[in-house]
Amino acid sequence: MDNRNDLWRHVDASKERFIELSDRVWAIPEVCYTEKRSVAEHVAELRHQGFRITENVADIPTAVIGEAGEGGPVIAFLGEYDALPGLSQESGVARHSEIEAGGHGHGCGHNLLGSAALLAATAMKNWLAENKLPGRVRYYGCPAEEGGAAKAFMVRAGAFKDADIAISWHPSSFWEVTPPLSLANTRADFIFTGRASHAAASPELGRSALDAVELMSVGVNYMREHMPSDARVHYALLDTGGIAPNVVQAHARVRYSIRARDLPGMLELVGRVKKIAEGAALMTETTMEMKIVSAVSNVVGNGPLEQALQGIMEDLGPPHFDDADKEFARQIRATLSQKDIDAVWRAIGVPKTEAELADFTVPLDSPRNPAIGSTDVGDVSWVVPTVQAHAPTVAIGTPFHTWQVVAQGKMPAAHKAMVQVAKAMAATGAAVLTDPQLMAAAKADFQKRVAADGGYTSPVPPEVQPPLTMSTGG
Ligand SMILES: Nc1ccc(C(=O)N[C@@H](CCC(=O)O)C(=O)O)cc1
Repeated sequence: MDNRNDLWRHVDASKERFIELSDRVWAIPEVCYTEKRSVAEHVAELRHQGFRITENVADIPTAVIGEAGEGGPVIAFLGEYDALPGLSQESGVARHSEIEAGGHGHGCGHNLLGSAALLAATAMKNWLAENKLPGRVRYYGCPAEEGGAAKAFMVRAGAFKDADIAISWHPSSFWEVTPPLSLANTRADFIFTGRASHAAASPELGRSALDAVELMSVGVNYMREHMPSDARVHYALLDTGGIAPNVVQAHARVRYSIRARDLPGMLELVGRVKKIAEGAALMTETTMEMKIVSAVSNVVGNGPLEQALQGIMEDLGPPHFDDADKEFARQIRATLSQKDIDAVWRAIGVPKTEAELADFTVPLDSPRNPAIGSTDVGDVSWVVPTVQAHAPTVAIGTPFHTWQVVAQGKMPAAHKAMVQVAKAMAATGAAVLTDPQLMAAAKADFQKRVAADGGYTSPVPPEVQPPLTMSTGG
C-alpha cells in the first residue's frame, strides 16, 4: 500500500503549529545544555499532541522523549534545538545586524531541525491512530548537539535500546539524502597548573601554565604533518592565566577537539595529543590534568534506508520556492563569496547552476566531495539503523555557523523546507513500519556494518557525565 499521501495530508494538517514552534525556538536561542525554554516549548507541544512524555532523559534536564502508539516497531525521530554562541542576528535582513550584542543565535538551524522532527512524529502518530495500526513513534528531543554529545550520553543510558529505526535531518543548501560521512570527535580539556611569581623580580621562581599551553600548541602543530589527512585537531583557549603580563600564569586551560575517520583512529590521536600535553608539562615543570568533556562516533550508513528515503525525496521533490523566497536568497548570496558557493556545489558533485535555492534532488550516486564535520547522530547510528535527510532551508552556498543562517531561519523558504522534510521523514517511517522486508533489510545491513567495524563501544569514558556546565567553561 502507498501511504504517502495520507502521511502528507497529516503533515499539512498540523504544519502551522510547528512553524510557530520553530519560530519561537529561533527567538530564544540557548546553547549546549542550557536549552530550558526550548525544551519546555517541545514538551508543551508533545503534551498538546498527546504523546507520553519522559523528561530528564539520561539525567539531562533538557532532553525529552515523547512516545505514542501501541505495540509494533518503534520508529524514532531525532530532533535538536540548541543554538550557537555569538551569532545573534535579526531575521529577514541580508546584512550582519545583531539583536543582542554578543548574544546567541540559531546558526545551524536547529530551531527548524527539532520542530520538523516533531512534526514528522506527530503526522505519523495521527496516521497510525487513523489506520489503527500497531507501532510506536517516538520523538527524541536531543540538546547540545554543538559539542555536548547529548545523544552519545542518551545512547549510553539505554534510551535507544528498543528503537527499531531512527530518522533525522539537517538544514542545508540542498534536497538530498545526507551522505553518511562524519568524523568521530572527542573534546578534551588540558588543564595546566604552575606557580605564580613576579615576572620581573623573581621569574626563576615561577612556572608558567600559559607557556605549557603554547608549547602544547607547537607540539600539536608538528604532529599535523604525521596524522591521517582527514583527521582534524582544533582548540579554544578557555583560560590564559589572567590579564597581567607581570604575573607568571599559574593556571591555564585549553579545550581541544580531536577528530578522525573512526573511533580507533580517534582514540589513537587522542593518545598522541595527550603525550604532547605531558611533554609540555615536563618542559615547563607544570602539572597537567586531562578531562574528557564529550565525544561522538562517526555515522554508520544504511543502504536500504538511504534508498527508501531517496525514492521518497525524488517523488516529493524539493520545496516550491516563490519569487519572494528567491529574491531574499539572492540578497543573502550577495553577502557570500564565489568560493562559498562553489564549495557547496563541489560537495554534492552536481554541475553548478545559477539557482538561488535548490530546485532538484541530488542523485544518491552523485560523485560527492562533502565537507565533513561531526554529529552525535553518529552514536545513534551505531545502535539503531539510521537515515538522515538534508533540506534546503538556506540560499545555495550559505556556510553554516554564520549570521546568514540565523537571518534565514524563520523565513518562508525555511518553513517550506522544514514542512517538506517532515513529509519525507514521516513517509520513510511509515514505509519501514509497513514493509517488513525493508525493515529486515535495514537491520541486516546495520548488523553487517557494525560487525565489520568490530561492534560499538561508547566513545565517552564510563566516568564522564554529561557536561551540563560546559558552556560556562565548566
Ligand atoms: N549536518 C550537520 C551536522 C553537524 C554539523 C556540525 O557542525 N557539528 C558540530 C558538532 C561536533 C560534535 O558533535 O562533535 C561540528 O562538527 O563541529 C553541521 C552540519
